[in-house]
Amino acid sequence: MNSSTFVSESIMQTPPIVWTIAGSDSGGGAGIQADLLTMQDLSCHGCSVITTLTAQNSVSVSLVETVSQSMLLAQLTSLCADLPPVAIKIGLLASQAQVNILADWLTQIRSTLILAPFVVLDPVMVASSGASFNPMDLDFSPLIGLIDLLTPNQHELGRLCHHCVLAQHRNDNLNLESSIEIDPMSTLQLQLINDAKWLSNIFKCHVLAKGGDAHWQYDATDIYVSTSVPGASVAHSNAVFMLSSQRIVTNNNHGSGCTLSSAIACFIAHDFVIHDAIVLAKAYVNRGLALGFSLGQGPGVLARTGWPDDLQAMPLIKLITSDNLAQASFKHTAHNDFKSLQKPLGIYPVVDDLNILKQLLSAGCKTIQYRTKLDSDTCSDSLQRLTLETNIIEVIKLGREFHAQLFINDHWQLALKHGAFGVHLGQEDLATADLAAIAAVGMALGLSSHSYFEALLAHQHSPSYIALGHIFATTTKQMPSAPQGITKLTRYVSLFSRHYPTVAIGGINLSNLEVIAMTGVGDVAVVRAVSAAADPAKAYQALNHKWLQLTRALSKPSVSAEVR
Ligand SMILES: Cc1ncc(COP(=O)(O)OP(=O)(O)O)c(N)n1
Ligand SMILES: Cc1ncsc1CCOP(=O)(O)O
Ligand SMILES: [Mg+2]
Repeated sequence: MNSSTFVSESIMQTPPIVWTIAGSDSGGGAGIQADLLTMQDLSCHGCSVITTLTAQNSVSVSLVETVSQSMLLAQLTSLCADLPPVAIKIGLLASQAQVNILADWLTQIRSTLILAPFVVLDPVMVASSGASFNPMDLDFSPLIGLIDLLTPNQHELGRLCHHCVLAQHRNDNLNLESSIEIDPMSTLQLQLINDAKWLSNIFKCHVLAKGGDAHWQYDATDIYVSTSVPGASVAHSNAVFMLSSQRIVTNNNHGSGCTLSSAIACFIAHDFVIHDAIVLAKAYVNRGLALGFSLGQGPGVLARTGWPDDLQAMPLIKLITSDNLAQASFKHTAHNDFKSLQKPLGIYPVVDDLNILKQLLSAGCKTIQYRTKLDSDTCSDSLQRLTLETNIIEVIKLGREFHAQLFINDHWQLALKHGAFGVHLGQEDLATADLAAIAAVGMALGLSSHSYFEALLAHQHSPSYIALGHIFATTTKQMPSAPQGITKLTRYVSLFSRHYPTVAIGGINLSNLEVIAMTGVGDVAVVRAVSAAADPAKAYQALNHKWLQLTRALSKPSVSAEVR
């Protein structure tokens, strides 16, 4: 089995079922039709519940006919009995009766299905041509507590927050400190942030407020308000982000909102955390817009470009905090040049014991990390603090003696002070570490990630390598995220390995090294597989030998391919 066979086999499992509950667009660019195309393109099985028939082409909508209440309910009941969804995208709801039926039905299935589906509501209100699809006073409040994510555009957000029935409950003002000078664009941006937070609070769900129709923005910037996100770093739960992409100026944008919400449902159905689903869906829409095409005389449609695999299509992510709220326009992260790796990391042991570290260097190991949880900040014991610094001085010296790439985990100040080859930091450290100082002295930087979202945040700092984990279950560290597994690792590698050295970590040992190698990941970090072995040096050498064999075999074309 070569690596491409393995990749396609691991990714081509039975497709997860995703539903769209939406209106039919006879022109094929938006609604049910866009959703089903998206689901097919993203390896999901799409089922449809049609709420409305529209007679439309690329120029205008000539007739809108709502399906009967019994037909709506019959579609829901029939599908649920046989094809239960992992995720549901809800688009056009044309009447109050439809909102109410759906709310009752969602309440009921939440108590009957073993796994409640993830529900995305794209509150479609007007067609891109300007035609209104549903009554101005539509009340979405029956859906409160039944939705996981809302994806209004600027127009819909304004209507939900300021004009519709929900807005009657609103009595807050834009809470701006009068002493802060804010330019008019930032005021609009702050209004979006405030509205998105309000809506998230009312619906008790995540809100992605889209900026595609906010033409006053230079870039297209969405506001993403997340509630609690199991499986994500605590720094990224209950947080507000700006997700910014270069504005793609095109008339071929019909159905972009439908495509985004159904793509989010698909990535959720493939078991990605919501942060990942959102950035992947944005990349999917960006690629679709960039390659969109025109068929009729009006706006054209998005291209279908498959699983996003292009870093340039990914949005830039900025965490909004009370400190940077006033500069709400998007500022790029300052660019630092970190030292490049001098040699591949290969099998990269992570150790906390000086003796083991020395044994491994003597056994030929050329890249190693010193990871100790002796904590210089919180430890009141000055002896421990002294031990930590003495150890760091010692391991840096050993690294130099053996011409090895010696990384210090966490303790970047001591690594800087004593001139380590590099530091390895986690996502939580990114807010506090002085990355400019690390780059300025010519040190390398390795960053951890546990999702697409975190790997993209790492990428925004252009590190020397990106670690991807944890791949398999581990007892070495308590992880907030779930094991990523081989399929996700393969996806991450495909996106990042053209740009960075990639390192897999977590539960890796001699017995699973082959499946790791088949993902195409460049390097492998191990803790227990070396440190817990009876003879760490021998364990390292066995892993290294097998890794070299595997990577050589996988990078060479097979004999039969050469003959052909
Ligand atoms: C190579 C490598 N990858 C990941 C980690 C984990 O770093 P972090 O997320 O900061 O967690 P701690 O190791 O500090 O517990 C690593 N150390 N090395
Ligand atoms: C520190 C860390 N970060 C992600 S997984 C991990 C521990 C990996 O340890 P092991 O190789 O023993 O599973
Ligand atoms: Mg750390």
